[in-house]
Amino acid sequence: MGVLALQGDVREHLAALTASGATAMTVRRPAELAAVDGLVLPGGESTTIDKLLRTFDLFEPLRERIAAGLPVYGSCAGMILLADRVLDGTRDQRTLGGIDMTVRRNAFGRQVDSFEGPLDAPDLAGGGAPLRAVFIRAPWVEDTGPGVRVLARTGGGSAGGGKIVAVRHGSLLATAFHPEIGGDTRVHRFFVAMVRENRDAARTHHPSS
Ligand SMILES: NC(=O)CC[C@H](N)C(=O)O
Repeated sequence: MGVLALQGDVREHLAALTASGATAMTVRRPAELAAVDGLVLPGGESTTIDKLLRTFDLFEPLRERIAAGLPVYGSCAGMILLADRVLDGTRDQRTLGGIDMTVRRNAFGRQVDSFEGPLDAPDLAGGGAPLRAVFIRAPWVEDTGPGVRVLARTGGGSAGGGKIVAVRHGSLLATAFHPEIGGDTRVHRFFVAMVRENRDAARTHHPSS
């Protein structure tokens, strides 16, 4: 599996994937992108990552692989990059898209820049202790289309409570928070399972390849 290594906390994602049983490598070039069965888009700054994707000739190849069904997990800025629609983006901000949702950039940032909170996320928590999540100038999801499954909401009744902060749409997964910080690998394990499912399904459909 790959971690896009243009900006952000790449090392932490590599470690979380490895701890989740995957073989992980960095992706900076089209040939590296072509070699992976799944890709993580780390947090950072979505406008900067957008520009770097173009500079490194990765934007179109990645868009094509997403359209062809590559499992991709985007965290924070990565969630913004996977969104079909962005509110409060910069004027020329573009996204890869793929998830039928509208995200609001820096949504929690107006109240607090970063915080940690418990989530209502039964599918991701896997029946264990509630997931605690770290948010850093995070987006939230304003609306989702019919094919999108909501996986987590913030807890509590405050202004930032009850907001959608994790979704899955087909082979795409996105969280507004940073599970690579804090040592809880349940989100990465969820994604590794998605990648395995996808690979096994492809083998069943094309047994000779
Ligand atoms: N931690 C993050 O990834 C922050 C995301 C950032 N606010 C953006 O708009 O891209």
